[in-house]
Amino acid sequence: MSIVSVRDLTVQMGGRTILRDVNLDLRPREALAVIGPNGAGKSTLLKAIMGMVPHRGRVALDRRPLSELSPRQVGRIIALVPQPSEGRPPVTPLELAILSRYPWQGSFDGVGCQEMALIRSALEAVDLWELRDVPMGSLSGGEAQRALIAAALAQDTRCLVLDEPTASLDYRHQCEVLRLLLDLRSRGEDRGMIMATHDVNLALRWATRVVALREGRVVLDRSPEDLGPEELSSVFQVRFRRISDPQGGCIMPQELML
Ligand SMILES: Nc1ncnc2c1ncn2[C@@H]1O[C@H](COP(=O)(O)OP(=O)(O)OP(=O)(O)O)[C@@H](O)[C@H]1O
Repeated sequence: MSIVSVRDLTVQMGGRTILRDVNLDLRPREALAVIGPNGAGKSTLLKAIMGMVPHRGRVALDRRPLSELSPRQVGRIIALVPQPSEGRPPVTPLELAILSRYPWQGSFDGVGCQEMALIRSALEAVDLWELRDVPMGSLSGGEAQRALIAAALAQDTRCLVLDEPTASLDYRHQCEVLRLLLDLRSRGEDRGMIMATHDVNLALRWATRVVALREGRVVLDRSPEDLGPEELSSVFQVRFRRISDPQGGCIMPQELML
């Protein structure tokens, strides 16, 4: 059963068609990477799935039409990890994780022992428990990214949506976030994850499926093993090459090679 089902999704904004007839399914245990050039519609697709932009077509979460779900119900199924560059809320990682419990709380509920245990395990999963009381504004980029992931984990949803989780991170922090995402993927829980990224090697390393958008359309939907330089060249309109090494390999635009 799909956690997220998108059928004939079309989004128009500012008099332009941003997404056209997009079809997509996310099943439990799938890690779906959405790649594509600037302006292809990746973030808009994530927003449409979260019910944050008006659209035509059908989006269903856990088989229930998005249009019939309240924001609180959506928040029980799907959690968004935004880019830290979109602004840091004036709270600590602990407070952010507590706030993320909102979809599950009644009007007069405080945070009980069970919820606190969940919040603690989310902060520990991203190795941020020690920094739980440091204001978000004082954290490094990697720490802030991990705090956003912890808040999404504390929300305890079946689906995580990540918008460019490694953008603006240095290499060490990119590796940290990749390790965390690989760990989440391999835990064998029934969670599904969708990540928009510019980093094709991150997509190939982490995803169980890769979808490419170009000018608002899905131009490719396949497993990472079936994606090579030729396919990426046609998506990004630059020539890609594969670099192989006994330790592994990667795919790079030829013009960026030394
Ligand atoms: N609110 C809006 N009104 C009008 N146009 C918009 C709006 N939001 C996004 N767009 C346009 O939609 C297109 C797709 O934007 P989107 O941010 O989804 O692309 P993206 O693939 O995530 O791009 P990038 O890789 O640069 O982040 C862009 O041309 C953008 O200018």
